[in-house]
Amino acid sequence: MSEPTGSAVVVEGLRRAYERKRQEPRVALDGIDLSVAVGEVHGLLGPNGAGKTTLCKILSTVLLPTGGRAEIFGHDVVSDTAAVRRLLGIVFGGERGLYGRLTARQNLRYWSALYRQPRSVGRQRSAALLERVGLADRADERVETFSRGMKQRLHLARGLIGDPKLLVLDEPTIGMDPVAARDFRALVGELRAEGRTILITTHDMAEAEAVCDRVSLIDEGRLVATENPRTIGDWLSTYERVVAEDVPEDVAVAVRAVPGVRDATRAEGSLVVETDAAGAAARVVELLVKAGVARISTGKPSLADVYLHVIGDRGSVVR
Ligand SMILES: Nc1ncnc2c1ncn2[C@@H]1O[C@H](COP(=O)(O)OP(=O)(O)OP(=O)(O)O)[C@@H](O)[C@H]1O
Repeated sequence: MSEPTGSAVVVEGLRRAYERKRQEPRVALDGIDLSVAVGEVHGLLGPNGAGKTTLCKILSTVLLPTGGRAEIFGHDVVSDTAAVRRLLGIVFGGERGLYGRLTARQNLRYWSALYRQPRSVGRQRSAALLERVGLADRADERVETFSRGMKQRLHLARGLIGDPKLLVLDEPTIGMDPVAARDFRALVGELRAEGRTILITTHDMAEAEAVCDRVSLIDEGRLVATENPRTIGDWLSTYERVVAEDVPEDVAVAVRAVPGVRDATRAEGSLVVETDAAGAAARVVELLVKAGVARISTGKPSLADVYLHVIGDRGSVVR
């Protein structure tokens, strides 16, 4: 493949609303701007319903946007779908798109034929890909007998059959056991080394840290920010939240003075304490217990909470 230059994916002001009966349309994407460099592994991270799958579907030309534009290697996903499809492979999580009654090898040859590859190429690519995803010894068994993890690996092989320059992976490790997930991450590294660009959605921060060059956090249809995944990982490991009930004001004042407490506010009768240094949450809990506060819970703030805090620190208001 040629040397990486320019952008593989450019998205500008992308919107998608789903019409609903007797209700306002649901806005799944609310003006997304995103650029993915050629050769980059880019993560889309966000809670359920954030809009990640909708974005992947639009980029893969299986869903139309209701506003804005998106290009894959300079080809518009709406007006130039044939060119986009030649350049792109899609792997959606779950069981969709595989033929259970066919064997793994037959599935791949079928997809190769859809890409109009000569039969000899289809045979050779199918065999090589089955080897690559660790399914060579089960290649001639029906897919309906496969575990979820095996189906996921076959999905990945299917996504690679057309030799795509951009691979869109939507929750690719769902259903995989930890060993398969680790092998999968190694495979993403190989695909990257081949110069392919990869867009991968995940809920899993560890996965994002392991494979992604950059991560975009999406929340409620908006892109909150794009960062190096290690930066986000560091935030997640230092941020904690303590929620306590019936805290007298003098104790709240003492809590605010504990090193590592970034914020302690009252919300619906509770004191919500956010910490951003290792050990700070434990010091807060100790202080509360000594002061006789009985109802205390601790937990991690959501990824989106962490992100918004950090962006707030930088002074750039997101919404
Ligand atoms: N066909 C549809 N009709 C109506 N609403 C939809 C449709 N598909 C998705 N949505 C809504 O659009 C929003 C974004 O969904 P999307 O599947 O893109 O999110 P996601 O980030 O991929 O979530 P998940 O991680 O759960 O897959 C959600 O509120 C969802 O309910």
